[in-house]
Amino acid sequence: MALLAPSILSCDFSRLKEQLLMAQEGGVEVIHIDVMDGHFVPNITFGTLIVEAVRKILPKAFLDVHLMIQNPQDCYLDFIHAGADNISFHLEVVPDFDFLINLILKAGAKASLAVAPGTPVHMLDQILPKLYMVLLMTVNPGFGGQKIIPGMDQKIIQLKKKIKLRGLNTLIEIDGGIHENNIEYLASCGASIIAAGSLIFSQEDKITQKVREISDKIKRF
Ligand SMILES: O=C(CO)[C@@H](O)[C@H](O)COP(=O)(O)O
Repeated sequence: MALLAPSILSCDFSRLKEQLLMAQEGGVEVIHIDVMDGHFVPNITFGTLIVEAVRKILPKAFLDVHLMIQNPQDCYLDFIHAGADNISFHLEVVPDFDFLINLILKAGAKASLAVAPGTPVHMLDQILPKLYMVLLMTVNPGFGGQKIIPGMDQKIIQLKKKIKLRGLNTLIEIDGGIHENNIEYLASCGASIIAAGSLIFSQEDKITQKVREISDKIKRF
């Protein structure tokens, strides 16, 4: 069953609690949290304090923390202590990704790798069995509200095929440019965790309804 993971990057931070509770009311189980450092990506967002706050507001939600940072090995543990259930870091910045995956698992969290749109999925071949998810970025990392990059559907299909052929349970997450006009199709290609920021948080007071409507559309995949 494909699940929606609202990305708080697009929420109104002056109403963080209210908007998260609206998402929960709509049935959300996963919250996507984008951490950016101004180095790996040209934007700075937030750190562990926000993860702690989200954990306090939604004690039972699965907190999916996406580290778009140059040195995830320096702070992955702080994010796990703050309440992260999953840590995704970028394959492009950690040559010894197997080592960091092991550290994350040892610390008791799920470990996932994120890949930028231009990074081919064959680079994941060896590590795939150890991963909880592969986060396929469907826009260039850095900013919410972008348009999906054409051809990302083929990348999902290719990765799904590899996972299936090897009998693995690794999930595929997609992130960036997901909207009403493409979400069902991308879920049908094999994406089972779907991060969406502007689609959900542009709804302001109608977040609950939008979450219900979108979750209903994708649950059959
Ligand atoms: O992570 C990023 C960009 O780095 C974003 O893709 C958001 O997580 C989702 O934003 P929308 O495209 O859904 O507004």
